[in-house]
Amino acid sequence: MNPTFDVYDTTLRDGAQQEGMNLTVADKIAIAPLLDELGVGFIEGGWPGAIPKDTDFFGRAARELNLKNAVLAAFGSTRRADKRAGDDPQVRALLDSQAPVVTLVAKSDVRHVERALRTTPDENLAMIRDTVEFLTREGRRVVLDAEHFFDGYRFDPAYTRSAVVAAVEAGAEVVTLCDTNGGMLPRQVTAIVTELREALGHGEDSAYRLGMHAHNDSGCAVANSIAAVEAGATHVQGTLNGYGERTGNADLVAVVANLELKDGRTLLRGGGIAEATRIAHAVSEITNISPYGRQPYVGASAFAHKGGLHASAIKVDPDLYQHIDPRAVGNDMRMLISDMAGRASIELKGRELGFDLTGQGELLTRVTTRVKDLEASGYTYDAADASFELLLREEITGERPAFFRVESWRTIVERAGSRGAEATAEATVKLHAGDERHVSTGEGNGPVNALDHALRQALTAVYPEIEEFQLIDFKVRILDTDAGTDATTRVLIESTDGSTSWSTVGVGPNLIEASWEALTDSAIYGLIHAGVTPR
Ligand SMILES: CC(=O)SCCNC(=O)CCNC(=O)[C@H](O)C(C)(C)COP(=O)(O)OP(=O)(O)OC[C@H]1O[C@@H](n2cnc3c(N)ncnc32)[C@H](O)[C@@H]1OP(=O)(O)O
Ligand SMILES: CC(=O)C(=O)O
Repeated sequence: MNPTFDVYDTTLRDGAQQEGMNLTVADKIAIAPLLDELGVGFIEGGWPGAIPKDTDFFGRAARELNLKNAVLAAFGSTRRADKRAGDDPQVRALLDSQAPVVTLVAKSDVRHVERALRTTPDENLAMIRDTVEFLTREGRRVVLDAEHFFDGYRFDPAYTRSAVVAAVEAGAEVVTLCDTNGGMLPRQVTAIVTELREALGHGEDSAYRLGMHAHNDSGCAVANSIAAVEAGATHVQGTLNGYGERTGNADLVAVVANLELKDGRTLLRGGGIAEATRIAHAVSEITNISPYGRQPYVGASAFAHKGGLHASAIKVDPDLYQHIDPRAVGNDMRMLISDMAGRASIELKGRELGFDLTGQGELLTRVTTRVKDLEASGYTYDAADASFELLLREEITGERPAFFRVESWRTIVERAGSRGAEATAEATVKLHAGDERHVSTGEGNGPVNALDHALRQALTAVYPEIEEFQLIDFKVRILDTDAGTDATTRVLIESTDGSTSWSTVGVGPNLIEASWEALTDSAIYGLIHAGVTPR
């Protein structure tokens, strides 16, 4: 079915206004096909003529992108006051971008007209009319973003409406109602969109659409977008991962998922919502902004369950504790193991890890008790799935997988010379593997780094697979801060083999000992999952 909605993505323009984000042209060229794959109808690429990178983007996009679902939109403003649209260099730059759609930001709040634009209300309406007419005459489809629409409407509804009418009469196919300052509440959006539509006589058969562009300053951007759609808007704007200036824009995936999965509307072309998690994370990789775990629908924690009571109900039917089937957005349900786990949590986690523990009540009780005791002493398994899997395997088989037997290890940190000279660390590891004794030393910029090198070196001859493993994150937390340097330490280590990553935990009064526990867990888990059997 052809969507009766426009989904308009502004990640590359308004999303890029986020503090700390700096997209290169290559980043934008890489993100656009992902947005297209999601199935949005419009991709706003930036402001050509104002931002040199954006001018380049449109040039490269015309040559390199082959979009299936979306068309490109170039963003810019209405002509300057007292200029002809065709003579305004920034309006000409929009034409030169060759984008089939031009989105114009226009003032619709009379206070902004007078104080920010420093022109008359009539001249602002003329700026809207002229610019829209000029661009449509030149064969462009025009979207008009009515900036500060809602604030303006509350102050002077008649003027704000006249800005909308000027755009529509001049040929704009969409007028987007912008909550530019992001302070609206859903009931205000509902009331204003409803009143505007009545005043304009806007209906389903109107030749233009009304759209919504929401910012999240009141935490209501997604709710406000839905409210606008429920009140009759058929064009929604937003950004991937809710990127944007200040607190961000409406998170487009959340808006679309709510409207498609809860309301049964069709917004995306090609059913892309089932790919939303992968696409949102792929975009995070390119923006180099870590995905937000608790992001609705696509976050890693969006369907992660920790409470034992939840797990016991989920075992009967996942719908009992989930608002949708995570697969609908390409996400997964996960069980988190902690001191809040019950036997059902362990059974479900076991299933997730490939162990069928159905009917093994005694084992489940044993594992649950052990987890609770270990968590009480400082371990944390919801952040260390790999260590939990080793514990579970040990309880199932009665022993840890014996890839090696450690005889001893030690580490020395030395600083030669005076204050300011670099300290170096050295470690020696003695262990038995493959019927031989291996003694190895390693150096590093710290004792854990040196131990990591020595451990790998000692194991490489018997298990060459270990060369693929890399330590990618190392976190230390002091658990009883009152104890000062005598405190218990928890170490979390994240490792990777280049394609997957896993986390392990170690706890002890000695930081190095806790790190060693997490390091050896990591090596054992990595070897098991590389398909290696103990030699
Ligand atoms: C709500 C939004 O997010 S809108 C998008 C905001 N994004 C950006 O601003 C990023 C790109 N912006 C830029 O590169 C620059 O601000 C430019 C190139 C657009 C303008 O730069 P400058 O010419 O140096 O002007 P400056 O940024 O100081 O001020 C903006 C000017 O645009 C005018 N202006 C603002 N909105 C509009 C509008 N809708 N129509 C016409 N003119 C406008 C302002 O009145 C001001 O005019 P002035 O130069 O006569 O004072
Ligand atoms: C146009 C736009 O980004 C806004 O009004 O917020």
